[in-house]
Amino acid sequence: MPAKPQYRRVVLKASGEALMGGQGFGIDVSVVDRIASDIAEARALGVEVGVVIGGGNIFRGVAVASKGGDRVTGDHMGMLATVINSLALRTSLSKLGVEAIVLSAIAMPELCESFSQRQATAYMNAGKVVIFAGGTGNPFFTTDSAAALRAAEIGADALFKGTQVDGVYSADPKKDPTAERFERLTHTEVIERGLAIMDTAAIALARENNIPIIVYSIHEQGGFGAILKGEGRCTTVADA
Ligand SMILES: Nc1ncnc2c1ncn2[C@@H]1O[C@H](COP(=O)(O)OP(=O)(O)OP(=O)(O)O)[C@@H](O)[C@H]1O
Ligand SMILES: O=c1ccn([C@@H]2O[C@H](COP(=O)(O)O)[C@@H](O)[C@H]2O)c(=O)[nH]1
Repeated sequence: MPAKPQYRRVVLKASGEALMGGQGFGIDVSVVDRIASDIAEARALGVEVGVVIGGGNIFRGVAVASKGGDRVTGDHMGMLATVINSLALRTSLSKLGVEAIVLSAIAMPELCESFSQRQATAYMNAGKVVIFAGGTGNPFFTTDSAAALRAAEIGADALFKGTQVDGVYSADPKKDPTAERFERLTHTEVIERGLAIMDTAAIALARENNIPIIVYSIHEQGGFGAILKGEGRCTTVADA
């Protein structure tokens, strides 16, 4: 008999940067298809899944600001990038027969529905995957914060951060090969130690709403499902 999942409803924050695969920019459809198959596996386990995708494979607002441009416009461009990624994920999920709805924080009715907490909850109750596009809809935020916000709004039991590394380390493992991986930390420890796995606003919002954050590698096929079954490799950020 398959293991019972540990969570009923989760939000997955999927790395935007991961979507470019080996291309260096944009969307590698085979990567999106693989992430979609992990989400399909979670649905098959009976877990309700909301998804927030980053935009780092296409655009980040700081790129404009660092060249002297207008940060707010840059952030608008970054949020549009998350809509592009969300539409790509919806396409990959539908190829697998998984019904997914894109709800955008920025109205663009020709492309997708606009976000409302009530509509999102109704779709999730009906077993559809809800993809939250357009971040929070506000500049100066990130999709990590959007993921924590949506997780709180829809009453998620956990926030999964599927990223480029397999957990939270004592320092950025891409820069410091001596960094050590943690199995478990509290939200407060992540903030106080300055562990830059997620922005502080996102962690604080998750802490305030008692939402555990599970950090794992999005590159690990089946990793999402394995963790849902209590088996995979990750760092759990939760109050003791
Ligand atoms: N203490 C730490 N532990 C783990 N990773 C860390 C730590 N500090 C920095 N990092 C880095 O943070 C990165 C994750 O950051 P970020 O959220 O910007 O990327 P992402 O998940 O690819 O999201 P996106 O592309 O959607 O913005 C990891 O790939 C890792 O290199
Ligand atoms: O609420 C939000 C979310 C995102 N942005 C902008 O989009 C890019 C891409 O998001 P990442 O989290 O970096 O993947 C981000 O750099 C911001 O420019 C935003 O303004 N508000």
